[in-house]
Amino acid sequence: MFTETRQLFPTFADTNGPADGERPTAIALLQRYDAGSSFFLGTPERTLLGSGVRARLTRHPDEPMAAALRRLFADGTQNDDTPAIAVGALPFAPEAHPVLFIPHRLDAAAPLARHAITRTKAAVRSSETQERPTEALYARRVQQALDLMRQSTLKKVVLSRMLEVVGEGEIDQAMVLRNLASRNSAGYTFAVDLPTASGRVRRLIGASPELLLQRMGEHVLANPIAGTAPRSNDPGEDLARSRKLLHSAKDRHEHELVVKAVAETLRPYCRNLEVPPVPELIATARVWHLSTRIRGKLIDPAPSSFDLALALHPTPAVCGEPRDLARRAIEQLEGFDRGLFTGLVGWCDANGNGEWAVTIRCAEIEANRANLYAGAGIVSESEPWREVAETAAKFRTLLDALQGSGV
Ligand SMILES: C=C(O[C@H]1C=CC=C(C(=O)O)[C@@H]1O)C(=O)O
Repeated sequence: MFTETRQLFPTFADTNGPADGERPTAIALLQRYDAGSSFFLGTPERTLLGSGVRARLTRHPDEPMAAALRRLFADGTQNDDTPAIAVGALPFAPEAHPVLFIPHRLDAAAPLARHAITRTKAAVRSSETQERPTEALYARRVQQALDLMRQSTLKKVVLSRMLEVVGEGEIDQAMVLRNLASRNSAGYTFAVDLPTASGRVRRLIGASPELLLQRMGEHVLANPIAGTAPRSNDPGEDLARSRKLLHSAKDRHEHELVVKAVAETLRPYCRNLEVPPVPELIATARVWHLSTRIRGKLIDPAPSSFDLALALHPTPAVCGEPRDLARRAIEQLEGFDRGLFTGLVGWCDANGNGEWAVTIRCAEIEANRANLYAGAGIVSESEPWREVAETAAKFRTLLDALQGSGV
């Protein structure tokens, strides 16, 4: 039997008007995000604010992730009617440890409406930045990936790089989140507390445009995104770039590999699956993307949103095709541990409903330091310096939020 999670999650559209009885508004949840908050997620459907940690997912050696999640629900469910919701992030490497927990308290509101967030300010005083690797070295690695493609059956690999930002003082993490939400209200804005040995607050904060998977009852939605063009401040040039992207053979190829992989993984679980034949354009504040919304109806009994998300992960939007060769190329060429970057971030309930976004356009932030991440899909038609420019444009999402710049 499919069960909807209605009680906790409103779906009404006007979020920023008066609250519905006791229910807080989305803006109020964003403003309440502070030192005691353990989780925030703003999606096109809802806004969630978690406080504290009631139970944390632990995993016995070789225990399947789904079994560990069942134990988490058993540990974290209270003896009242409050539905237990697990929230958090899973890393890129499936064998690495996830950060998943049931908060002490989880407040929910409808989505953050566009333009509803008042102008915000810089989250850090002036800062120094260091790229790892440098642009020139990243371009060389893209060239090495292209050489690998000529010598093997590797069709696509996503190569990423880091930008280390060191501020003069503490970075205001809540301000980073607010700045991201104000500039990227159409996507998935998130903040997840990460356990630290130092006892200091370390957080994964970002604004992803990409939905890996949403399951509500029998309905499933995936929104693979791949193929990117930096935006321009000049409206005519901006439009020209979007049109060029839509008709670019290289970007269509890069995109189709992701759509095919996602559709093939979901099809066995669905009684029908709609896969649009051509992608559409979507825009973030800094880049254009090719996007395809894949919708399906699940066969009953269906896997949970968590199981479906794990079956999809990592898609060729963050890893490559074929997956094993791409992972090896990433290990060989990237030179750093991705950690939670290019993993998944979201929520799920004990009935199997949930939403999982792809963890991109993000940074890990602690004290006065932020590590920003950005990757780009490399296919045989790629040109190294264009991929450098694409990753630079993707860094802007977090740089704008740190500096209070941009739109
Ligand atoms: C790995 C990233 O983006 C992926 C998702 C969307 C578009 C992508 C691209 O066009 O290359 C990447 O596959 C990132 O933003 O760091």
